Amino acid sequence: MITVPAGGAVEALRRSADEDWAAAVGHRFVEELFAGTVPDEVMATYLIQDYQFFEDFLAMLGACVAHADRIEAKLRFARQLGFLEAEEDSYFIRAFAEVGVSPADYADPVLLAPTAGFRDVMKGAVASASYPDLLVVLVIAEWLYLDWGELEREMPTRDVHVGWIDLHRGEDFAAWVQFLVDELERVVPRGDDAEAVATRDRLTALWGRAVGLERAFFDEAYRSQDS
Ligand SMILES: Cc1ncc(CN)c(N)n1
Repeated sequence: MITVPAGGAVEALRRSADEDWAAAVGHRFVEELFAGTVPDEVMATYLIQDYQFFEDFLAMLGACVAHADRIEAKLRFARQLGFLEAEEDSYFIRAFAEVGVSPADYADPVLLAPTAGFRDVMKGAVASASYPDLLVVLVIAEWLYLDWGELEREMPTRDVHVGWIDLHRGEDFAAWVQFLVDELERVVPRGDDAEAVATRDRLTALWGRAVGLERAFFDEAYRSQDS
């Protein structure tokens, strides 16, 4: 359970795009993931696209090592990069094999619109060299996934489903998300001067865009199947 200060910056950001957030957490993909009934073609589409997301996500963590304003934070991001290399990349490789996706299929796929949108958002955050902008995108990507990962449901049985849920729940993942949220709360500028207000407006717009993309990312995995 993530805690945020009442009346703080992160609480305001969360409220600003609540509808898309709730739609993503309660998405059919999440329901079917826990039930173990996501069709393999949908899972394959989702994972192929998400492996592209993963690549840009790693770049954002690297940018946080570069641009975080405290050494303790830099080290935390560095630690997470090691974890992702060890745990998440190996999940993708196992999962691709399980749903019949070959290395040629996932190496350089056509990007679906939400993946391309995320690429723009993440590359923009990296290019901005702004720690608050990087944190906004990271907080959404990780907190929204923790929100559904922590749902109390019976677990499925296949590794492709269980593995993806397990990567997004548990004490260590929750502590990582709490760290990101605390950092964002700390670095969002307060005050009513024009610069602080303009920064908060920019971060709120970025928040809305990225939460919308999370919802669209799940929708898109089903689109070719439904059409
Ligand atoms: C699209 C998306 N958003 C978030 C996550 C969790 N890191 C993810 N793997 N993919």
